[in-house]
Amino acid sequence: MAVVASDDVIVLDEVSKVFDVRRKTGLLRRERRQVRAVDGISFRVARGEMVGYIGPNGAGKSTTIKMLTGILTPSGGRLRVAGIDPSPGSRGGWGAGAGSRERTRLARRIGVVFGQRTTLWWDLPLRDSYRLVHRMYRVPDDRYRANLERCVEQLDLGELMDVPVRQLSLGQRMRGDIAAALLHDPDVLYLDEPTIGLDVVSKAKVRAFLRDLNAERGTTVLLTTHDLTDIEQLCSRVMVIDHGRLMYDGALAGLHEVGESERTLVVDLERELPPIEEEGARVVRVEGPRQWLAFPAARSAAPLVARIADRYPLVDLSVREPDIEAVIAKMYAERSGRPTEEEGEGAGVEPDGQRV
Ligand SMILES: Nc1ncnc2c1ncn2[C@@H]1O[C@H](COP(=O)(O)OP(=O)(O)OP(=O)(O)O)[C@@H](O)[C@H]1O
Repeated sequence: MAVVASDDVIVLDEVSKVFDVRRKTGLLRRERRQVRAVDGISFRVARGEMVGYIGPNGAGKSTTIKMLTGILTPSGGRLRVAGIDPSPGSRGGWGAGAGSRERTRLARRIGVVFGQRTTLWWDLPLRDSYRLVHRMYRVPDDRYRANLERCVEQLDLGELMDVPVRQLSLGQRMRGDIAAALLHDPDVLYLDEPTIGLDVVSKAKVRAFLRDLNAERGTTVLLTTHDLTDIEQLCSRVMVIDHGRLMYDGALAGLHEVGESERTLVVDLERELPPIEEEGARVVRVEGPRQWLAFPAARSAAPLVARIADRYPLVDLSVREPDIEAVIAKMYAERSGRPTEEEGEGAGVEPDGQRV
């Protein structure tokens, strides 16, 4: 078994989750099938890290989060959150009697926000929902007051405190949910699509709040999202999951290499000329005197620029960075065998081994 560093607050070793699914195939016939939603995933998240957990629809992200919160029991593997096994039904998990004690202990250490649904009480105003959280978690009064004050101020909830949750807009409700998840000072915060459906201003507000929370309180955050700007702005590390397996674990920038992405050199020549021929680059488009050359994102542009400047009548040039969304879309498509829009334009970088 792998050694667990003392500051690893989330630990997964070969965790899997298999669902038994029954499907109606005829009037009286049903087919039984197994869905391997999470397939032997291992990772560690250190205290204070803010990690993005991304993948296409159905990749296994929510299932992982549900196992980490104790909502679902893994079919195999080992899981620890703040030293606690979140799985009530697993072997080596909570024994009879110890169950509710462990559940309470875990609940005090974690906060969860599911963007797709609220954990607040639909008919109650935010203020009353928060009072219930205060009681349920037995948060000491002074801590509760300080946390509430901070959330109300930073998440702009002041005018919303007496509005029933059902009357809040999606963005307002999301901010309300995030506050509810933090009133008991959890060490770990799971965010499942916290910016889904929010407008640009609300997204910015939520992101700024999470950045401050992580910087000031050292709260460990595991964030799933389909909005890569969330990851770009918040996370120094990203994990990519697909078909229940971890495909990548590292810096967001490193995805460029693994995704075999290319940068583009846009060259303006003095006049229309045949496509430029340079080793390590290929012309992907020509429009009059302008030519576009693709070259591996991992390589420096300087030698290529120098060679072209030496051999061609150059007027101007610029370098375009690869779009991270395109890199990830390509990665997802490669795994599922689907072609991407860019395919055919080719790619040339060797993977650097960061695939997991
Ligand atoms: N309760 C369940 N019963 C049966 N199958 C399930 C259940 N929950 C999830 N699955 C299946 O497990 C796989 C992973 O689902 P999961 O919700 O974890 O994906 P996800 O990465 O969160 O997707 P999305 O981005 O669409 O939310 C999917 O094939 C899904 O249909």
